[in-house]
Amino acid sequence: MTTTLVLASGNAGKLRELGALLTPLGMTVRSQADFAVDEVEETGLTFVENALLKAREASRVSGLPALADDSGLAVDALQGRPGIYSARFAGQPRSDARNNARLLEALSDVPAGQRTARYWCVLVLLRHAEDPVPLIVQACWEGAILTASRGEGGFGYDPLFWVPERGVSAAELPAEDKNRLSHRGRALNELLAGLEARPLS
Ligand SMILES: O=c1nc[nH]c2c1ncn2[C@H]1C[C@H](O)[C@@H](COP(=O)(O)OP(=O)(O)OP(=O)(O)O)O1
Ligand SMILES: [Mg+2]
Repeated sequence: MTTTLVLASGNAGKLRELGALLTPLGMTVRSQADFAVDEVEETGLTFVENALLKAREASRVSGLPALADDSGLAVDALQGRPGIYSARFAGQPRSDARNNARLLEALSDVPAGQRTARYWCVLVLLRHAEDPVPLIVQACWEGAILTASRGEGGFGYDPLFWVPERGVSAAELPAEDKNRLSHRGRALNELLAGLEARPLS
């Protein structure tokens, strides 16, 4: 039995990471771009609301079960910001480089030891666009914000995200290691457990 899912994301980094985790499990993972799904406005006040909006639209347009990821970085010294606004932190034009520069600026007076942060990831799986019982999971990854970028891997805030358990930035971790440790990898494990209890087909 093969299961085909649409990934409700326009983020190439998420598609790469989720694809690497799901494809070996025999799932066929398609990008929402294959179905010309438009980006939805993320009007929710929580990760889960935004993930539901994205999954619902991708499932509606594609006619397939849809997996959405809404994620972000919560920095303690910034009272949890940028949080759900992580992708929009530096306004327009949206870019990881501009977001990272804004984060460094916002933390310029914050000493080492007070730069703790965590990534959050909420995954939502809708079996169809009107699924009234979505599978919802969440996980976080604890770290701290560096004072300068390190590494070339990953995406988003990874060059600034210190991974204490490894002594490197998230952008310095090999892709498989990031997937094993990360908020996204951990949330996906929860999702797979949920799917075992209630399979897609
Ligand atoms: O593992 C990660 N490594 C680095 N940065 C990350 C990670 N996980 C989330 N992030 C950052 C990127 C973006 O600034 C925000 C997600 O925003 P979020 O709206 O969920 O994603 P997005 O707009 O890039 O793509 P889409 O909404 O189409 O899935 O958090
Ligand atoms: Mg987004």
